Amino acid sequence: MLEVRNISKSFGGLKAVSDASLDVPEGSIVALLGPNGAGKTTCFTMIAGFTKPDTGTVTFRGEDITGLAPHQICARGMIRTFQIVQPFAGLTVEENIAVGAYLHHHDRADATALARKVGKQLGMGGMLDRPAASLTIAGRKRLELARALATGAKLLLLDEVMAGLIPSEVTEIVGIIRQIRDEGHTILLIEHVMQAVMSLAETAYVLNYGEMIAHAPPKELVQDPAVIEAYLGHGAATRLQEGGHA
Ligand SMILES: Nc1ncnc2c1ncn2[C@@H]1O[C@H](COP(=O)(O)OP(=O)(O)OP(=O)(O)O)[C@@H](O)[C@H]1O
Repeated sequence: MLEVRNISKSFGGLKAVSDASLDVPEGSIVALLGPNGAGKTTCFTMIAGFTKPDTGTVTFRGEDITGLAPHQICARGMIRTFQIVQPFAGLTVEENIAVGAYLHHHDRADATALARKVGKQLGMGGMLDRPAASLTIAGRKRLELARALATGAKLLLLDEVMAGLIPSEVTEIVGIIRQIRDEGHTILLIEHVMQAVMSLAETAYVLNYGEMIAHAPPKELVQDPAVIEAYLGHGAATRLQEGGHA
């Protein structure tokens, strides 16, 4: 569904992403991992059209979408969520979700009906009339997901939807993401919560200093010396193998 080939992005002298490629098959959940500053969000910004790659191509459902604007990409069925969730605080939860629904439903009643349906699917039925500003972090994360789904997108790029959540909230959102996939969506997610990655993703890609250093099922990746070293530092894999501390 999504083919990313050799994308790169530099900011001044810093090569944030270097020649990175990845594939997301339709119906799958794929994770993009890497230590802080590895270039994960920059990859998302290039894929979703917020930044133009210096090199490389992004192909979505067979169409080259490299360099298109975010709204053009969204209209084709791909949307990203943001790490820092910023709902329209003065609007209700339902009105916030309807903002997404207006992309394909120009009639207010239709957009509102879709917003209510999506809100209920995500367990927000009891809070649709509340102001978005009153939501907890977990509620805001759900709202971000609901707003994205209401656009009718088929591929969701989720940027750290579990950051800042307590373990029981992580379990709930893992269930919701699985449900979204089972309802016919495809998901690429950036996530630091490994428990969630392990239980959700079939494949994960690992970025380090902007370079894609590995891709495999998450259970294999956590034993990959290159991945261990990226997270824990040079020599960590050998020290772990010798039974010492990383
Ligand atoms: N607009 C920008 N201008 C300059 N440097 C940037 C910009 N955006 C990102 N960077 C730099 O590019 C590198 C990659 O950043 P990016 O946010 O993509 O990493 P990340 O893997 O998403 O990190 P985190 O896990 O901390 O969110 C970092 O060194 C960052 O400081």
